[in-house]
Amino acid sequence: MALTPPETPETGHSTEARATRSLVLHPDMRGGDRSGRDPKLALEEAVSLAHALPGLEVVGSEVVRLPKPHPGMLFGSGKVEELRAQIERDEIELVLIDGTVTPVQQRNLERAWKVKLLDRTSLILEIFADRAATREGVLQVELAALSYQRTRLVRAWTHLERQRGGLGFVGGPGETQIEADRRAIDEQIVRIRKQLEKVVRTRELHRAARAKVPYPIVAFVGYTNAGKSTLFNRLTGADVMAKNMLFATLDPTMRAVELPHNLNVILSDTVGFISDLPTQLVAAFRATLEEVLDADLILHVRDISHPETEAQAQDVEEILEALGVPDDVPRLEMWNKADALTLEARQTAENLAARQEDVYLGSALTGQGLDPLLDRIAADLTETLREVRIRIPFAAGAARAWLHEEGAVQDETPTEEGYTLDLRWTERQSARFAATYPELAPEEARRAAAPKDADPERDRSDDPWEPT
Ligand SMILES: Nc1nc2c(ncn2[C@@H]2O[C@H](COP(=O)(O)OP(=O)(O)OP(=O)(O)O)[C@@H](O)[C@H]2O)c(=O)[nH]1
Ligand SMILES: [Mg+2]
Repeated sequence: MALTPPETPETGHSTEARATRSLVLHPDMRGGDRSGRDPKLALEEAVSLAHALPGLEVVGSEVVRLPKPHPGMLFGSGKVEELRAQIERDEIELVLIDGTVTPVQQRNLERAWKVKLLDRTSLILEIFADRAATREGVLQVELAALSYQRTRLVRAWTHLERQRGGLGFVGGPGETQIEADRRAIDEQIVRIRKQLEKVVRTRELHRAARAKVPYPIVAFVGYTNAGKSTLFNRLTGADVMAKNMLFATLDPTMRAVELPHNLNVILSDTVGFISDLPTQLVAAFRATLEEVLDADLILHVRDISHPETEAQAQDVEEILEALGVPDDVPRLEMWNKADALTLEARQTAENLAARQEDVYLGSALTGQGLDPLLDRIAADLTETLREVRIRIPFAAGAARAWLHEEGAVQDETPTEEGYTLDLRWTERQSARFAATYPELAPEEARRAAAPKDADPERDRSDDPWEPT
């Protein structure tokens, strides 16, 4: 996929090629989108993003004060010239701007500086394109990139219109070209959507097969680099790439583990979040984050040693909301990287965590503090297990097999007409059973599967098991 291909042949992602010399700029707009955040830390994050892309060498980075962006060049002419000299001197080929750059600004700056330029969204898209390992991931990133390109075409078009001063050159050459480009993008989008649908259908079949695994799902969410994969690996003995690199994980990974009280659960490691996540990507990754949407418990992993851990947590909450994660799913917070705190800061964090019922302080790296967290997860999930006895006839072999596959059967006694089953299952399992085998479900499961409040539409759409 060609997102924004480097123009010079020696750049690119090949490891043999010389690293692309890059400059990272963070425009500091007071009262802008990311107000309240320290611009130096924002620059640091932008540099980490640059490092997350293979084949880049960051040779310079700078916070540029920008009280008011200039429409043509983003920066004022003095700054543009100053940077031009620096770019020439340091032989910089790629400039990464940690903010939004309009297509016009991009074109002008690329000309003035004789470089390739990426804004924050394009950079994140590039990283995601580089990481995407599954067919679905690749298609989703492609879709996100196309939607982004499309919005940029629209903006360029608006600009041209304005330039023409409303002289009414409707259907002029520029517009026709852009219209054609837009149509081409639309066609591509439709094609990719179709391919994606096919892939998603296949995955849903796999998911259905996996749903046989009876265990409740615990999804890890959190800001990128918070330590989700490290925690995942420690708890599962898996070997998911855990690196000091933004967006190390892209495709969600699931593993079954046994928690205290012999409770088996599935842990799900997911893609990390970041502030100003391009909306196209939020939409695109909704599907891969289905594990999160379906989870029985969400564990929010936070890097408590990060100076902006609060702002990061806020971003994560906002993205979860944008993804449509139901807020009745139990949530716990793990304040990770406690080992990286100074003794004093650790004591403060310990006190804070102790005062909040749903917060656990610990370290995925050292394992410290994990036992109470695991106990709590097990307790929360066990609490939601219900016990019930049902009778099913011999003829309902499929239903009986389903219950066994779900691990819901505690005890089974043959009777004259079939079986008496003692079940221990989650509310979701029970609701799903009631949806599939309404005639066999116990009264309470049928009630639970039925709308809980006056608005039947709402409840059905909230139920992840309800076929749509
Ligand atoms: N000191 C310390 N470092 C940790 C801890 N947990 C994780 N790290 C480090 O933090 C970095 C990021 O860890 P990952 O587990 O890859 O983070 P992630 O949340 O999976 O990141 P993404 O996949 O990018 O979203 C790695 O360098 C880890 O070694 C911890 O408890 N203490
Ligand atoms: Mg990870």
